[in-house]
Amino acid sequence: MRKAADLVWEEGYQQPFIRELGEGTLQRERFAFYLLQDFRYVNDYARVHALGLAKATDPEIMAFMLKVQNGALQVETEVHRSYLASYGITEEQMNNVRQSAFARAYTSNILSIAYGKDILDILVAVLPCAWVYADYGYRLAAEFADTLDDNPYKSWVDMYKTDEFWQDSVWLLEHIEKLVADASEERKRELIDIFVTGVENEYMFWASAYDMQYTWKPEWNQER
Ligand SMILES: Cc1ncc(C[n+]2csc(CCO)c2C)c(N)n1
Repeated sequence: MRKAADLVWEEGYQQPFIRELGEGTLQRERFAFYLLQDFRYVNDYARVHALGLAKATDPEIMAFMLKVQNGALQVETEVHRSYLASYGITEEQMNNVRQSAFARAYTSNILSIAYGKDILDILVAVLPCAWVYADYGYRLAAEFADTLDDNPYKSWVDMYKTDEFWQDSVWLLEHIEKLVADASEERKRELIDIFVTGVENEYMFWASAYDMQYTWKPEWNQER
């Protein structure tokens, strides 16, 4: 699965949003755009886990789904809230953001999997979120270790380089491997497609935030 996504995964780490985040040079407006879209994304990500919990029969999977919901809603959004508050963005503005076409594409895809598919598909659909962020978080922290203390985005990097997201990724991979053991080749291809699509959507989410792009063509960007 990871091999199938390698091209996008590596390009994703090299994209301007991530480079400039590591260097600390990313324009605040671009980061705020990202955080506002991501605040909504994280809420829906929690919803996907709630639906996963409802579909799971294995108590271990149920407990994991509950834990991630809680983590996403409480811990992760704290970092969003504190950056956005420091930029003078109010809670009301945070809750009334126009969703970008790219954020919507990603969110709708994982929500439709959560509503319509099995627990295995759900585990695969949420894996890129935890794994890509943990990987990039660690790499950014190592690559920019010397300058991180002066980087305004340090608390963002710090949050994602924590062991927790690695452990979540390892946990997901172990459970996916167990469930996929007797799957047909066709089924495995279906799951790889879900995984790679997720990694592509992660890329698109950052790239569209970098361009502060609400819609496919920048000239359609006007208020709605
Ligand atoms: C677009 C987007 N994708 C992934 C994450 C990262 N993330 C969201 S919830 C969570 C907890 C997973 O166990 C993690 C790591 C994000 N913030 N925004």
